[in-house]
Amino acid sequence: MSTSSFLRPAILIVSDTAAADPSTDKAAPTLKETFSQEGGGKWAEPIVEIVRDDILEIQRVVRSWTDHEPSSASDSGPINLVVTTGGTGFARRDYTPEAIAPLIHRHAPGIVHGMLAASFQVTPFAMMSRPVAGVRNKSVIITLPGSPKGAKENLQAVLKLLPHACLQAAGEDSRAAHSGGTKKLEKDAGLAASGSKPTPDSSTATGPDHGHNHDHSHHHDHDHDHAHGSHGHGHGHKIPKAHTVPSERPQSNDPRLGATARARSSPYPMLTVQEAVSKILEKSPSPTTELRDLSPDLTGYVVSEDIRAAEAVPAYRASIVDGYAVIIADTKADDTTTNSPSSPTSSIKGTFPVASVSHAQAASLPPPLQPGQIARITTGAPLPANANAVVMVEDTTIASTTADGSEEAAVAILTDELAVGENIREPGSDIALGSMVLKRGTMISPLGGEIGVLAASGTQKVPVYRKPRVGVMSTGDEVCDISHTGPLTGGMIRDSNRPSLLTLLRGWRLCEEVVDLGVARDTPATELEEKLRSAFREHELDVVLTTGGVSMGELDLLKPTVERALGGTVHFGRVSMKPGKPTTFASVPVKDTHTGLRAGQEKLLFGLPGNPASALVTANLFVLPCLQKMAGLLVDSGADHCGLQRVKVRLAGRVRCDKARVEYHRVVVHVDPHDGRLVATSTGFQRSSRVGSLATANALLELPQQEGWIEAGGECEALMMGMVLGY
Ligand SMILES: Nc1nc2c(c(=O)[nH]1)N[C@H]1C(S)=C(S)[C@@H](COP(=O)(O)OP(=O)(O)OC[C@H]3O[C@@H](n4cnc5c(N)ncnc54)[C@H](O)[C@@H]3O)O[C@H]1N2
Ligand code: MOO
Ligand SMILES: [Mg+2]
Repeated sequence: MSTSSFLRPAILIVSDTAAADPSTDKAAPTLKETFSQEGGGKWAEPIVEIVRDDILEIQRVVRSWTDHEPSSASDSGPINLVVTTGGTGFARRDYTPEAIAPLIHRHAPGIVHGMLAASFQVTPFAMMSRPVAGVRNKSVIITLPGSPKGAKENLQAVLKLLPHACLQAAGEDSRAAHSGGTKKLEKDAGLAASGSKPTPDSSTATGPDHGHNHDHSHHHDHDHDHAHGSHGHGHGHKIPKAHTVPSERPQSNDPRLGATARARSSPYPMLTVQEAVSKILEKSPSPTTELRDLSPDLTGYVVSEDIRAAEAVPAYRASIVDGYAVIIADTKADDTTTNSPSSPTSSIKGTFPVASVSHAQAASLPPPLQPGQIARITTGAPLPANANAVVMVEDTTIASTTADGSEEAAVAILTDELAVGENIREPGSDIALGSMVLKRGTMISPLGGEIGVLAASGTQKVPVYRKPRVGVMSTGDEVCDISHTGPLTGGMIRDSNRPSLLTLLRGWRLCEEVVDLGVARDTPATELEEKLRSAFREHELDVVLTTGGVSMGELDLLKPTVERALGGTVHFGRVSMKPGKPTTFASVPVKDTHTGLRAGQEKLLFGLPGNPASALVTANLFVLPCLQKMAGLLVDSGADHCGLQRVKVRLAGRVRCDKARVEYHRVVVHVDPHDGRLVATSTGFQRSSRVGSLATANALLELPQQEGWIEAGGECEALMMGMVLGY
């Protein structure tokens, strides 16, 4: 068998003890031996990793093994089989099934059953094992108990069937399937060619050696005396009497754990701003299209097809001025060859009877003009047939009036400087029938031009990209609505994030609807979950923005709620930027209310930090590119053109940089009246709680991560949030 036809197993040791001291681990060598001696030569050397009993750590490693798409032919691709050992019992920190179950796309109760059945033959303690198994993407995942013996027996129970399971899970494009080894693997696994029935031989797979005293407890210690603190989330609750602090600390963001059991450093890797934007663009769905009635409500929509004029503008020959339609003899056409004595002269000067009146009105066209006559006409009115120029009223005088004196009977034309075609708009001369009016990808701006050209050219139904539906929710027990009357008590604060984000979103005009989702309190902890579910299901939102609850506090519930309660995926949970470090971006599957099945596209969630300046800055940097993509703005222009517009500015005063993070310093950018260049003036104190740093700001200076100051007069890059101010 060539190397490429081996199936790739990975072993995840879940154990606080082994994580602290890998030499204590006995499960990995035992399982490796089982793969190599009893695996029928199907398995490559297993990858081994050790993590603590921590849900997020477990999930992170398993995801890194199962969520990987091969990027090239030489790329070895995803792992075929993940086996975990440990954390499947009843001890307080046994969380492996809880970590794995949400990752499983398709459960495999048969494998679970097989393992338990084998274990029951050995010990009734099998009842205390809580294994899960299934398929994630193209990988099979199995949770084994922590004791090396138990792990080995469980693996043996299913090992012969696993190659077939792994090949099926990997699908047609699996390396192993392509290697031609499929049939052999099936045969070796004791399966009929149809791939469905185990042979009698395979019954031995339930485990060869049951003659020992089986101990299902973990080989690593679980400190059952851990102080878990109070499980309540009530405010101001008393901290229980002091206990000795255990040396080994669990690391989890599980909100059910008390403060002492929570992670003391963020498990989320820190991304750069660019990496975060790339991830957002990758996960934001491409836009779908729809036909919308032309109206001012179309502002902000991006047209999804080239639009051509349905009608010519003008549709008829029209006068450009108020005056008199005349017939100018075309001297070139009326040359000596015609030699007609009645030919009008090229001069128009003279007195002419006013034969008719043409107003700009819809009802009728004026009668044709005869040589020697003129017709009164208003701007935009249709020209009488035969007329070939219009003289402005200013260049005429009244020669005589009608009997009642109300109308001119004859008019004297005072000018000779009138060319054929002068003051006439030919049909289609503004917009030719069928000519391109708006190219695909053009946004219908709030400046009116695009709506105008569509309206004029007879476009009534406009093909556009659908805009996303977006909601804004604040979180936190301290947050009270702006309508609150009376003094603020205790730790209450007014909700400034929601109104400012709603305003920002509406101003962008990239959303079909911007929904105010109110405030989700931290207690009860299920409120956030319920409100988020309802936001996606009942309000049918594509994107939800929350603020608060994304950092390290025990009431920072957003990430655990997304990952645990909603079965979502946190794509990133920290960004190296100031303000906005704990910014979180996630996808959430939306399940059908009746069937409980995932219904189509995943929805997006931005967990913006609670600090008001952080929330607004991160919305500008991260939510904008997402909405631009979803609204179709990037379809033709591409990702390089997303986000705020970048300009170079000169600093009016010196600004301090941050040595640990890129900083987005709020400034007012205006035009210098002396040299016409852009100058940036700081809005002052930049602490992330100070929303005032955004009041009047129209740009974010992007200060590089470095020590010290950039002096006044220095050049910097700024990201424009609003319009540049004039002199
Ligand atoms: N130990 C650590 N603590 C904090 C870290 C850290 O890395 N380690 N990060 C800090 C940073 S940076 C930020 S930013 C904040 C983010 O906090 P959260 O997103 O968890 O937000 P909350 O804790 O809920 O609130 C923070 C702050 O903002 C106020 N707030 C919340 N909602 C609103 C609202 N709707 N309107 C106005 N103000 C609001 C809230 O009262 C707090 O004062 O965490 C740091 N901590
Ligand atoms: O990132 Mo926080 O937003 O620095 O205050
Ligand atoms: Mg917090």
